[in-house]
Amino acid sequence: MARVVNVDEYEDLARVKMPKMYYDFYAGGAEDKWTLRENRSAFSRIRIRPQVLVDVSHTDLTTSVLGLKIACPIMVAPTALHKLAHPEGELATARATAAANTVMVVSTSSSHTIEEIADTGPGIRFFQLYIFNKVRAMELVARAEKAGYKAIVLTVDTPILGRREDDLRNRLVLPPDVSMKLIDGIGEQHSQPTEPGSSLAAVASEYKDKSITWKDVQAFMKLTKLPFLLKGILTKEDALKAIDICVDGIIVSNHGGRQLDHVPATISVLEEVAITRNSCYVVAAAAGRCPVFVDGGIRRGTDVFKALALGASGVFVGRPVLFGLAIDGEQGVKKVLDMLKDELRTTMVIAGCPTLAHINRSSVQTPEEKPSSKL
Ligand SMILES: Cc1cc2nc3c(=O)[nH]c(=O)nc-3n(C[C@H](O)[C@H](O)[C@H](O)COP(=O)(O)O)c2cc1C
Ligand SMILES: CCCCCCC(=O)C(=O)O
Repeated sequence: MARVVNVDEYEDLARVKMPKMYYDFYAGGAEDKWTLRENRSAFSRIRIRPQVLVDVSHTDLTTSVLGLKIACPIMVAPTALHKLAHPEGELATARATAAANTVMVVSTSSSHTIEEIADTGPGIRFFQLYIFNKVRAMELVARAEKAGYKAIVLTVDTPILGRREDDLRNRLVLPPDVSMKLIDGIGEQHSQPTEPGSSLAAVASEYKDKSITWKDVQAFMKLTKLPFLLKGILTKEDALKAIDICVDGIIVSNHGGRQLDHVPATISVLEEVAITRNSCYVVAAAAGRCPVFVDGGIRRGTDVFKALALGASGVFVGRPVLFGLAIDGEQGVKKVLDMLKDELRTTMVIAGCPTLAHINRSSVQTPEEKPSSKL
């Protein structure tokens, strides 16, 4: 196993090991990648306010998500095509995530089926839904439910794919032994890219249902008994609409900077969204029943701590899992999750927070807050 001490080192190794076309697909972002970079830099502008002389001899990182107990509030975001990283693809990720006792969100663009991933053994899995067409989407929801998945995560920021110029330049195309098993048959004629182009962007643009509105989401929610989360909310207005239709959770996400460039970093809008849980005009509707999660640029335990302090009930990580998988397979994914968890524990101990409940709004200072010193 590679001797790495933080998750970024897995990315450095993956950049060298992976074919450039697939490394670029994983690492890339939309257009000038401003949002991609901002997802990281916004974390660095938030400061931690430690409390000293607190008894931190025992720590507890466990938490519950939708009533399911997990080892810590760090979960695996849905990402496409794990087989581009490793021959065992999502099967390895599923085993590692289960071993870490946390949630894996399985993507509609997976390179293994819903059932193959479920067959890896027990584990808490959510299913991420892209609606190519409504009939196919309903079938996928029913399959996920039957296979024991615990929630549906509808991604709402992707009517088409963002303009990822690395993929256009590379003319992204999948190798013959890798496909998106759950949407097989859709857009097979795009297995070779047009010139210049990305075959994935072409399929999404031609076949994704771009007419989906809040009304359709409401209808979809009625088709499943599973909790229903929306992923890709970035504004308070949309958070309120989500709460109005009684979703079970919101994931503040800009798709890892891959969709619309120049949307804000997720950590900088989290409070605007999370705060809707508590603000007086929505509290009755939300009634503590709508946890808010965040993803985007989380690479350190300190990032997780900051997100929790700003109101997140948990975080999701995307690329670090893919890069751990690319270098060390199942063990690499486990190591990524373990390193982030260990860093979160270290942060909590030194910041005087023995449990997650000790992390609160005064644990951090954002750039908007007046610094107590100009030093
Ligand atoms: C290679 C790649 C593929 C992705 N595929 C999906 C997907 O199929 N469905 C989805 O909802 N989000 C997808 N995402 C977005 C992630 O779920 C998540 O929002 C993002 O990666 C979080 O940012 P991070 O990578 O900085 O942790 C993908 C992201 C990457 C990097
Ligand atoms: C034709 C399906 C496209 C899958 C794209 C996966 C994704 O969301 C990404 O960010 O990449």
